[in-house]
Amino acid sequence: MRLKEVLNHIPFYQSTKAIEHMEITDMTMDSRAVKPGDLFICLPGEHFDGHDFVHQAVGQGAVAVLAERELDVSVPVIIVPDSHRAMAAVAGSFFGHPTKSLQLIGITGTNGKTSISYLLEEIFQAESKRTGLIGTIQMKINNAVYEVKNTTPDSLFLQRSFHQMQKEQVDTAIMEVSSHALDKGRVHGCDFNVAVFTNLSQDHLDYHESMEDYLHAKSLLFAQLGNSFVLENDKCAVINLDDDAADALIKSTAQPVLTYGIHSNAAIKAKDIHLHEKGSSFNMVTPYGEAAIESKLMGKFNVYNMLAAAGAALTSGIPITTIKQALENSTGVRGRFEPVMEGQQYGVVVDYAHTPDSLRNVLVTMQEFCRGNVWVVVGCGGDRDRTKRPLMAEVAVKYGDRPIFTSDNPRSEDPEQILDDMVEHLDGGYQRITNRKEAIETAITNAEPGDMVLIAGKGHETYQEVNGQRFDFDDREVARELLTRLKENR
Ligand SMILES: CC(=O)N[C@H]1[C@@H](OP(=O)(O)OP(=O)(O)OC[C@H]2O[C@@H](n3ccc(=O)[nH]c3=O)[C@H](O)[C@@H]2O)O[C@H](CO)[C@@H](O)[C@@H]1O[C@H](C)C(=O)N[C@@H](C)C(=O)N[C@H](CCC(=O)O)C(=O)O
Ligand SMILES: Nc1ncnc2c1ncn2[C@@H]1O[C@H](COP(=O)(O)OP(=O)(O)OP(=O)(O)O)[C@@H](O)[C@H]1O
Ligand SMILES: N[C@H](CCC[C@H](N)C(=O)O)C(=O)O
Ligand SMILES: [Mg+2]
Repeated sequence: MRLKEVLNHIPFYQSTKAIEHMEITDMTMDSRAVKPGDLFICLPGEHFDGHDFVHQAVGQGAVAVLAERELDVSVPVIIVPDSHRAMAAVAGSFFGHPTKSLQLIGITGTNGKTSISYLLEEIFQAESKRTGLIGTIQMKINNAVYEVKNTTPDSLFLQRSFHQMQKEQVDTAIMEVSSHALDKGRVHGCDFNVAVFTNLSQDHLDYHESMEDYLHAKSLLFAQLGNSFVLENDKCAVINLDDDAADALIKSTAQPVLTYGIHSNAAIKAKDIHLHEKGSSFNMVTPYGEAAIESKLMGKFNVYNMLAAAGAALTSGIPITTIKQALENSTGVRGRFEPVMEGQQYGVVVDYAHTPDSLRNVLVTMQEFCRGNVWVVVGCGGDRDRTKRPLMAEVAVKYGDRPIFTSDNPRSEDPEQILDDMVEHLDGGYQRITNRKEAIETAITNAEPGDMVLIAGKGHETYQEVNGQRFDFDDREVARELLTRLKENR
């Protein structure tokens, strides 16, 4: 493709050499991945500065470079003020703006994004749609699975993936949109049709300066929804009206808003909710009709997730009968309230709660049905929001009966320091067992019939990250192996 054409959406740039008839065959931001004919994009990062790798890139055959400053290389350097921002623009042009021809649904909020994205995948597939999904666990194109490094990957990865989806005749792409991604402009150039808001509670205050800053990042998804002065028929914001942030987010978009909720006067409402040990049932009242839902998903938070998914699907033209059928068939996402049962007389549940709010939600749900004590094994991730640590520990002590504090992914931090931060304001009433396997074993071997054990924080993760190294670790496997051993010894 002509380089000039790729730069179409960048109005202001300088080039160190003439680029009139220059062609590029592909583009990358990683010098190690450069192939002959590529455009190399230099990005300043947290650990490295891509500009420092320009010689390697040109050595490997890059024919042009996009950078924030002049560089001493033989090929043309296109200079832009912000190469992250420019990357989204050139990636969109290079791949032909694939999101224009996809029904693109973005989901943002502190908790529930992954859960809702899988519900949506199930709903759209039940309507025989071809789907793409991008989020925390993986990327999927129809039913093929690909690995992702981030919940919301960088703009180049995104545009390339949407292009791939387009080639594979995907109709609907569903993606989680993290606040980091919104702040960093990873979704610039994505033409969303539906933007979903789940909820806002404390997380990521290592990255965002304050909750206001965090909310502002979330609001960017709604500001990016369609045109700001024309109401478009195929655009809609789907917003949880029970959340305090709803008003600010509604104001961020000029497009139609479909609200959902339980307590407020929302357009989509769950009425006559019955939460029970095997799931939940409720009557879903919507502007598109009503449906009685019998779901296998437990807890009030999952009722919210189902309402959000229903809202996004209804506004995308899916009939309420298909939505009902898909919601009722869903068994949830792996690592989200996932039971581990090997015939024992107490419940064991692995869940991805890693914020104070999600931990409280899950513990409240367990307390409602637990006949004995609720054990909770939980830690906090290193190199992440420190201020959520004591809050999570307080929630575990308040809503759990037998809290055990342990390691999550310590990353570059000392696990003992993370635990010190967690228990800072506590006077006791907990056990502290740094080794996660031992912590899980302690809970499971001491649980009595009628108790429930919650292993929180790592959900679907199959590793524990310590000092840049990932060691195999899967909460579900650890629990299952131990339960099997206990069964054999019974
Ligand atoms: C802080 C942050 O967001 N970092 C992201 C960033 O990495 P970075 O800034 O550290 O990049 P870097 O390693 O310094 O490299 C800078 C540039 O030099 C280039 N380079 C580097 C080395 C080399 O030899 N050659 C070379 O060209 C790199 O390709 C890159 O272009 O760019 C990478 C590629 O896009 C991301 O994978 C990485 O996310 C890291 C893994 C991360 O942990 N991010 C978290 C904070 C995050 O974004 N989380 C959100 C929210 C999750 C949630 O929902 O809770 C998410 O969306 O995942
Ligand atoms: N609607 C909700 N409200 C509050 N908590 C929820 C909700 N849905 C799920 N949770 C809790 O949050 C945990 C994470 O859920 P999920 O993975 O769907 O969220 P996420 O927003 O994708 O998180 P991440 O930011 O890590 O990608 C679940 O394991 C559950 O404990
Ligand atoms: N997407 C979240 C996941 C946290 C999961 C938890 N296990 C941890 O490592 O803190 C984050 O990167 O903050
Ligand atoms: Mg997620």
